[in-house]
Amino acid sequence: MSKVLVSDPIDQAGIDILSQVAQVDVKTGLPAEELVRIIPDYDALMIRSETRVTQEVIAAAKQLKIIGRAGVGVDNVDVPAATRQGIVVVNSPEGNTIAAAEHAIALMLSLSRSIPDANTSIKSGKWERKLFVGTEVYKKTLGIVGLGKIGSHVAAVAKTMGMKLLAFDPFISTERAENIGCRLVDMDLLLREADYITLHIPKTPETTHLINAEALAKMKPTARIINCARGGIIDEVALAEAIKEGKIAGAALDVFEKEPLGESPLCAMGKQVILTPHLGASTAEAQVNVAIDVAEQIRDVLLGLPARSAVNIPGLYPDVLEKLKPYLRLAETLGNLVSQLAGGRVESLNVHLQGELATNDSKPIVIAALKGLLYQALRERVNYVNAGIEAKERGIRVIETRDNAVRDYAGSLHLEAKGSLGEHSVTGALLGDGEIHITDINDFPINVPPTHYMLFTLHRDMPGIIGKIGSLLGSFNVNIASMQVGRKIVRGDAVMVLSLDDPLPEGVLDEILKVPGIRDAYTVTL
Ligand SMILES: NC(=O)c1ccc[n+]([C@@H]2O[C@H](COP(=O)([O-])OP(=O)(O)OC[C@H]3O[C@@H](n4cnc5c(N)ncnc54)[C@H](O)[C@@H]3O)[C@@H](O)[C@H]2O)c1
Ligand SMILES: O=C(O)[C@H](O)COP(=O)(O)O
Repeated sequence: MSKVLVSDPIDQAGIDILSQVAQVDVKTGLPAEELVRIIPDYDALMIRSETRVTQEVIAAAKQLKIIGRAGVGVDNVDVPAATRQGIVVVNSPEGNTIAAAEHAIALMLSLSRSIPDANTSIKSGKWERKLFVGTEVYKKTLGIVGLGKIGSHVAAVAKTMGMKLLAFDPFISTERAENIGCRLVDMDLLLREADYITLHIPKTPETTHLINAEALAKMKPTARIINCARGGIIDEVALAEAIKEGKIAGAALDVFEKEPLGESPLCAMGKQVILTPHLGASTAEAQVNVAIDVAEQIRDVLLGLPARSAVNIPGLYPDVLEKLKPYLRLAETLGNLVSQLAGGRVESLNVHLQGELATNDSKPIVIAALKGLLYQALRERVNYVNAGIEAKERGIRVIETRDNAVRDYAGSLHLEAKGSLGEHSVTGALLGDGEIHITDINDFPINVPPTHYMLFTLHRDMPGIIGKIGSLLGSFNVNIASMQVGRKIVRGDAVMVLSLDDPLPEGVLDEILKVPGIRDAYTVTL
C-alpha cells in the first residue's frame, strides 16, 4: 500500500480521501532534518506553506511521486529539483481564492476603522471613541497589484463598495481589466494615486522588494498598503521606516519575509499597522476546498492517473485526457521505437501531428514522445514530469509540425529522429478500437501492431531472403508470430518487420546482417 506523509495541518476531508488508497501519516511541525530522515519511506507528501521542501528533502525522497500543496503558493517547494527527479507538484489554484480576497478586504476595512486596536481598547475597560475615528473607503482609489484570481475578486468586492479601481498587471490586457472595472495603469501611477494598495502577485525575483523605500516614497502620506500575497514583496524594514516617518499612513500584512514573524519593528507599531499570521487561506470553507482538491490529485497520481493542477507538467483535464490517452500511448510507443532504431545519441526529434491529433493540445503528445524516446536511456526514471527537462538537458532539439488534413486515419503521428548514427522515422496511427498500428518505417509503408519483441530489417527486395531469415531464426529456436514486408518499388529496397515470441539470443543479429541482401537489421523491445 502507498504511504502518504501529511506534514502540515490539513482538513480531515483530505485525509479521508487519501486513506481510501494509502496509509496516511500525519506528522506536523517536523524539524527539517527529521523530514529528510523519514521522507524516503513515502510515495506522496501533502503540505501547506509551513513545510519547506528543499533540494535536500527531494534528494532523499527516493520513492516520492507527488508533492501536493493544499493551497496556491509553491514557493516553499524546490519545484525545479522535484521536476528533475520526476516528482509531480500539484496545488489547488482556486480553492482559497475567496478566502484570501476576503482577508485582504477585511484588512483594508480594519485599517480604515482601527478595528483591532478599538477591540483591545474596549476589552481593557476603556471607551475611546475619539481615538478611533476612521476613514471611509467609499470613493477612495484602490490600487490592485496583480489582477489574477484573488485580485479580480478583490476588485469585484471593492467596486460594490464604491471604490475607484486602478490595476497594475503587465500580463493582462486593458480589455480584461476594464471588464473587471479596473483602469490598467503603470506601477508608478498606481503608487502615486492610490489611497489603498493591495498586492496579489506571486513572489518572484522581479516582485521581491517591489515595494521598497523608493516605491513607498511615491505613495500619498494618507495611503495604506495591504499584503496578503507573499512575504518579501514588501521590504519590511523600509515599510516600518516609511510609516514612522509619516511617508504613508499604514499597512496591514498577512505574510512576511520570515515566517513565523518573530521580532520585527512592525510589532512595536500602533494602530497604523495590523498583522495577521498568514491567515489568508484560513477559513473553514477554503481548507475543505484545498484539502479535497489536492487529496484527490494525490489519490489519482498514486492510482496512475494524471493530476489536474500539476504545476510542473502540462495540465490534463479528465475530458481532454480521455481523448488523448490512446494517443499518449501511441506517442510513447513510437518514441521508444524510433530511439531503438536510431541506436545512438538522438540530436533532434521532429514530431509531426496529422489530422485530429493536430487539432489537440500537442504538448502532452510531444512530452509522451520524449518519454518514449528517453526510455532506453533512463528507464523508469523518465516520466511525464521530467521528460521535457531531460530532453533539454541532453540537447535534443524538438521540432513540432502539424497538418490538420485527415488522410488514411483520423489522426496519425510521425516521429523523425536525427542522431549520431543517422536518421530514422516511424509513423503510427490508432485503429477504430484504439489499437496502435505502425504504418511506416523509414518511409516504407507497413501496417503492423507493435509487439514486445520485434525485428526490423532493411534489405534488397529479392527472392529467398524472407525464407533465409525465417530459417535462421528457427535454427536459434526463435518463434515468429507475424511477418510483413513493405516496399516502395518491386526489387528495390524493402523493410521486413517480424514480431517474435522470444527475444533474439545474443549473436543472432550479427548472423542476420551477414545474410546476402540484408543492409541493416534492428531488434526492438517495446
Ligand atoms: N495569504 C494567503 O494565505 C494567500 C492565500 C492564497 C494565495 N496567496 C498568494 O496570493 C497571490 C495571488 O494569488 P492568485 O491565486 O490570485 O494568483 P494568480 O496567478 O491568479 O494571479 C497573479 C497575478 O499576478 C500577475 N503578476 C505576475 N507578476 C506580476 C508583476 N511583476 N507585477 C504585477 N502583476 C504580476 C499575474 O499576471 C497574475 O494576473 C500569490 O502570491 C499567492 O501565493 C496568499
Ligand atoms: O498560497 C497559499 O495558498 C496561501 O499562502 C495559504 O497558505 P496556507 O495553506 O499555509 O494557509
